[in-house]
Formats: sequence, structure tokens, C-alpha cells
Amino acid sequence: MAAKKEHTKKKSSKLFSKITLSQQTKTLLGSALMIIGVAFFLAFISYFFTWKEDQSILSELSNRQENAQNLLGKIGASLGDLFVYNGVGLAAFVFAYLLFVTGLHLFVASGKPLLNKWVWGVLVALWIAILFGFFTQSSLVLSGVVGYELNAYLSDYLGTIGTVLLLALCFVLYAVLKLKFTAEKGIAIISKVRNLFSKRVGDTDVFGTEDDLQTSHSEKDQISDKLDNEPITPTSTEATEPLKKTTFDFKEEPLQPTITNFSDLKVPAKDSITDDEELHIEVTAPAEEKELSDIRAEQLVEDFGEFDPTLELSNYKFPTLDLLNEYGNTGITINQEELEENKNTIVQTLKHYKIDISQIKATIGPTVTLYEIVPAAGIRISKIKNLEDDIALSLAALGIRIIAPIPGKGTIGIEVPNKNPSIVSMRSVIASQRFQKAEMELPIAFGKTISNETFVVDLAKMPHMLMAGATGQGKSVGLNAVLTSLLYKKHPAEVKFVLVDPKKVELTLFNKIERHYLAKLPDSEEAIITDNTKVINTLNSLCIEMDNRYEMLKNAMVRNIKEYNAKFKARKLNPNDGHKFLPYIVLVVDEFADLIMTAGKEVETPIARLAQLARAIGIHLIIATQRPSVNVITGIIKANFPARIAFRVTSKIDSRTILDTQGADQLIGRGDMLFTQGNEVIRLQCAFVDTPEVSKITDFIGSQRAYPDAHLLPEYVGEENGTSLDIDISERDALFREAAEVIVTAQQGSASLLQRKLKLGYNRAGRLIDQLEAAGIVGPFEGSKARQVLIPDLVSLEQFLTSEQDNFE
Ligand SMILES: Nc1ncnc2c1ncn2[C@@H]1O[C@H](COP(=O)(O)OP(=O)(O)OP(=O)(O)O)[C@@H](O)[C@H]1O
Repeated sequence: MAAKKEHTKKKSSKLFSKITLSQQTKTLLGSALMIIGVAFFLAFISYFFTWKEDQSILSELSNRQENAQNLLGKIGASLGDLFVYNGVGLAAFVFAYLLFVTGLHLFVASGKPLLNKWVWGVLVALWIAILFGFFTQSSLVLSGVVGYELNAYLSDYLGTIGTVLLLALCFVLYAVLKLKFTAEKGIAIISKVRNLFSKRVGDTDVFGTEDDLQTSHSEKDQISDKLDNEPITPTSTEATEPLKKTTFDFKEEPLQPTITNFSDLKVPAKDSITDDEELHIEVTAPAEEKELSDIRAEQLVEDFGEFDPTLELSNYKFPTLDLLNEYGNTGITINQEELEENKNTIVQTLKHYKIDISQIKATIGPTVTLYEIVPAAGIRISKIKNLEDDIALSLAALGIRIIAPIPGKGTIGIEVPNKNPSIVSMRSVIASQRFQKAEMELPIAFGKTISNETFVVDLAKMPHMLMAGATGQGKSVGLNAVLTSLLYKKHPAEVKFVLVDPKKVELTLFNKIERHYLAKLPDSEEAIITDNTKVINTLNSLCIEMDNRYEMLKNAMVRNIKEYNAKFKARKLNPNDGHKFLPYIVLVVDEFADLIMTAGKEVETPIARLAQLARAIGIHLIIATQRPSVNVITGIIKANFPARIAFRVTSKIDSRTILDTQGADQLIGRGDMLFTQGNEVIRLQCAFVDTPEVSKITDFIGSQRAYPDAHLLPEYVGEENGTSLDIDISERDALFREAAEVIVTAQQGSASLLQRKLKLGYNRAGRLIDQLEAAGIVGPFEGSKARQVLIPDLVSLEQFLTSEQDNFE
């Protein structure tokens, strides 16, 4: 139902966005309509006073001698005649209102659907006309000819009572469908009114109806009688007024206690309120503030519809399936002979080692077939596991993996590669039900499992991914599969990519979708980062974005980006308070090893920070490397990347580094991969998407209307402004003193020494050397030779720095 509603909304908004062309046209058309709306209003108002005088001149519009009384002259009189008299009478104002509101929406370019407003407006106008037609049958100026005739028509067919009932039914429909009136709301209003009423009555009771009061009145009267020597005031009802008066006159007199009793009297009055009403008071009072803001948000949603982040590119078309290739036969061909042969070899091999099998079963996947065996009772599992190499030798096949036991099943698995592996096309996984129907934030169709099922995971849940594999084993294809999945499922408003590609070739194709899907630093020309120095700035900028987003989440009192965006869509967050729809940001780093080698800690620290904290605010990291050695994938990085993917690697050690278990060294390459999210390891065949396919997809997206620029990340003012030699002492790097000590101790002025000793990136070390030169600690650049160190020892350095500091102060 909700989806249907959303669909109709989108449809009507599309209709209007087709009509309105540019911002300029919108402004022009909007102002014109607003002015026309005001003109209509004035013409109608005036028509009600002047219609009798003006009616005669309507037939003589061309006669310039005749003047109309209407504020808007003859045109005003004609408009009035058309809309009021010959139209819908008093309800003509609805049209003035609709014109004005339409103009206003165009003017402010709200982009909200207006068709709905017009349809309801016309219906309301007709209803009012018929209503007036019913009650004021003689006054055509109130009901208009339309109202009069419709009413006559209805009365003929339905009779008077039928017409009344129909009008009532229409009213109820309007109240329920448009004003969202429900029985609950009705009851709430009634009880509110009743409450208000009973309070009033309660108050009157306090002063007027209590018996005690009457007694006290009479008491007081007696006293007053004594004092004033006047006759006792009668207790008849007519005398209530003077009675009350007398009572209040006594306020300052010794009768004060009686007056205190008045307030006491309120207690029984309150007690007399039923439980039901008391509950109502308790519930409404504390929640008042919140309800109000909720009501405002509801009202906004009703008026403008839910916030639609995709509206700016509402005509955006998702890439179609035909951009992807089919690869040969899509199904898996079962080679019965091969199956039988493999089964026999396994059974025979195990028999050699005196291992009997009670059952064997095969599951055929795209690249490997899984033989599940149930060993006879009493056989030790470790014994089978040790036979891995022997079985591989007997089967004369590479890439045999033994899973003993298969988690969750009481069997042992032996994975044997197929002689003719079939390619899993990206097309087949994208087209699969599992991917198409995935209700995930960032769905990724990786490929197919061993039982030939499409494997779809949510990157938002992972929340970061580490990918390793020796060169040529399918890493780049894997990255493309991830990006393609997201392009097929997410609108440009919902996800942005930050791409780091030191190899400069793998991700270049995505340049074409820069203004749709990419994010970049404000001052950079290229969105895809190929220069290692820029990576540091980008990573730090992402850290700022992360901090900003956390601040926004805190202000919105939500815990994660999903809740934040839902609240923003429901118009509960005000854009004037700095709130905006937050797209997911996916950072992809290819060749991470390269980066770590050149920039070291400067890259590792922000990456670790992002990996630790960014999950809640929608920044997700995918890091790929050829060399999964421990100095690349350090402990801190590993700890924060629970999702790992391994394509074939060259050694068991590499496999352990990436997966914490062996197995990746036994894969057969070409997209054969292992995936883990912390517990079990799943073998998958990665979907294959070739460069021409990616090119077609990016062309398809790139040719469509885009945002004016790539998504801009916050500006990061790095420390790189230290290139000039006139460096202020206060602007020196935090490690300046340490660097000076290292250089002076070693008596060698080289940046690479600093890099090694202080674990710095090249850039920072270079900047430090510049600063040391500016300070006069090292000499100028001398080509391939190391710079001369101008301070002989640490004591002189200390003196030098102290005197420098004194001068500075
Ligand atoms: N999923 C797959 N299905 C079939 N073939 C694949 C698959 N993945 C990769 N291949 C084959 O392997 C080749 C190399 O893949 P890819 O370019 O992704 O390797 P890589 O690991 O990125 O290498 P490098 O690290 O040198 O860039 C591809 O050209 C393709 O022929």
C-alpha cells in the first residue's frame, strides 16, 4: 500500500518535473501564477459586491463607454461571472487559492506533487457548490450554476435526504482520506472538549453548588446581617448573585477559613472526575512538546511528501542488464564420468589408508565440486585431514581443499576442481532474485557458492573489507564486481565512492561517473586518486567528514546513518540546522601495500581510525593488496576489518595473514576465492565482469544528467604548507625536535633516515628536512649527496634550540 502510494507520488512528481524546464522558467511561471491567483481573489471578492451592476455590461464588453464596477474592471467582472455565477459560486475562491499555491511551489521549486492538490481542490469546490445549492437554492451567486444544477440533479434522483447523506458521505471521505481523520483522533478531540467543559463546570461548582458553601453563605450572611443590621439574604436561586457577592466581600473578614475551604472544595470536585479522564491528563501533559514537533513533521510530510533524496536526478535511469555479457553456457554442465572417476579415486585413496566411507555425496559448483563423505565409525578426522596431499596426488588435481568437518554438518568435505570450470557472469548474479530482492543498504553480489547459489552480502554490515590475492588471480575483477553491484542497486544520491588507484589503470573507467558517484577533495581536479600524497589528505578529510557526521547524528539523537536518513526523510530534521541527507561513502584502495610502503603511519593511522569508528556513519572501506604480509596488513588494520576475501595467494603464510587459516594457497585462481566474516570460510567463484562491460556501464551512467560536481569532501588543511623555507617556529612539525636529534646524532641529513627512525611517510620526512634547513640545522640540498649537518652534537643542538626559542619569545 505504502509502496503504491510512493509510486503514485513519484509518478505525479515526474509529470510536473517534465512540465517545468529550468529554474528560470519555474521562477517566471511561479510569479505569474501567484499574481493571477491574487487577481482572481480580488476579482471574486469584488464580484460579490458588484455583480448586480456589472451583469448588464457583460454583453457589451467591447463598448468602451460602459464601465464595470469590479475592482479588476470588465475582465474581473467576466472572471466573476465565469467562475462564481456560471461556475461554483463561493467555492470559486478555491481556484484562486490553487493558482496561488501552485505558483508558490514553482517559485520556491519545492518539486512536490501538485496534481493531488488540484484534484482534491476541484472536488472540494464542487462539494461546497452543491452544499450551497442545497441550502440557498435561490441564490445563484453562492452556489453558482454548477452547484445549483448538480443539486437539482441529485435531488431528483436521490431526494432531499439522499442528497444530504451523499454530502455527508463525501465530507467523511474528505476528512478521512485527506485530513487523515480517524476514530481515535475523533475520540481524543471529544474527550479534550469534554475535559475543557468539565473543568469549567468544576470551577462553577466550586463557587456555586456546594451545599457547604450554602451553609457558609448563610453563616456569613448571618454575620453580615449582624454587622450591617440588614435583613437575611434569601436563599432562592434568584439570589445567588448577591449571595456570591456577599461571600467575596467577606474575603478580608474573620471568615477567611471558610475561603480556604473553597480551595479545599476543589479536591472533591477533581476526585469526581472519572479515571478515564485522569489518565488522559497524565498522558498529554508531558508529551506535549514532542507531539507538537511530530505533528509539524507529519504536516510537512503531508504537504510536501517524504523527502526524496533522488529528486535532483529524478530522471536517472539505472544501468540495464543488457550492458553485461553472457559467458557461454550459463548453467553448469554435469560431467557424469568425471564425477564417477573422482568418487572412485577418493574412495580408493582413503581405502589405501584404511579409511572406510559409509556415504558419499557430490555438490557441483561452477569451479569446484564438493564431495561430502561420512567416514565409517571410529575414524579420526585428523587422519583424513593429513591425507590432503595424497588425495590431491591421486586425483592429479591442484586446488584440493579438505574441510574436516564441515561446520554445521556431520560430514567431511573434499573440494575438487572441475575439469571445465564455468564462468559465473556478473549478469547472472545481478539478475538473480537474491540480489534483486535484497533488502540491504549496500548489497554486493560477489558470485556463486559451491552449491551454485548467488552469494549476496551487505557491505554496510561487514562493515569493512580486506581483499588480497597474488597478481592475476582476479582481484581487480572482484573490485569491479563490488562496484558494479552497487551501481546496479544504488541511486547516485545514496552512495559515493572514493577511489584510490596507484596503478592508474584499474579504476580509471569510473572517471566517467565522477559527477554521479564519486567524491573528491574540493581543490583536486581528478576524482580518482592516483597520487599517494593525495591519499593522506583524502583520508584525513574522510576523518573530518566522519567527525562531522557523528556531530549531526548526536544532534539528531540517533545512533546510525540509517536512522538518521529515515528521520531526515520523514522531515523531522531541519536542513536549516545543518542537517542533510547523508549518502554512504565507500572508500576503495587498490594496491594498499604500495601505499603503506611509501606513506607508512600517515596512511595507517587515519585508515585505522576510520575502520574503528566509521561504521555507524556510513563510511565503508575496501582495501585490496597483492602482498598480504604482516607489515602491510598490520595488527591494527586486521583487527578492524572483519570481512576478508582471499583470492589465490602464493604461500600458506599469506593465507594465514589474510584469513587466519590456510586454504587460500590452494585455490585455483581466476576468481576462485574464500570469504570470511569472522567465523566460517566460504568458497566462492567470483562473478566475472570484463573491462568492456564496466566501460559500457559507466558510459551509460555518464551520458545521463549529472550533479554539477563530484560530491565534495570537507577541506583538509594538511601540513604541506611547509614548503617555503621561511617557516615560523610555531608552525613547525610536532616531531621537529625529535627529527633534529636523529639527524644530529647520525650526522647525516637525509629524509630517508627520518622515515626509518620515526616511521614517517616520505612527504612528512621531506617537510621536516625543509624545516631543519630553514632553522639552519642542515645545509642545502646537494643532489645525490646527503645534506651537511651544521650542528656538531646534541648539546649544541639543545643550546641552539633554546636560544632560538628565547629569540622567538
Ligand atoms: N571471476 C573470474 N572468472 C573468470 N576469470 C577471471 C575471474 N577473475 C579474473 N579472471 C581472469 O583472470 C585475469 C586476471 O584478473 P585480474 O585482472 O582481476 O587480476 P588481478 O588480481 O587484479 O591482477 P593484478 O593484481 O596484477 O592487477 C582476468 O583477465 C581474467 O581472465
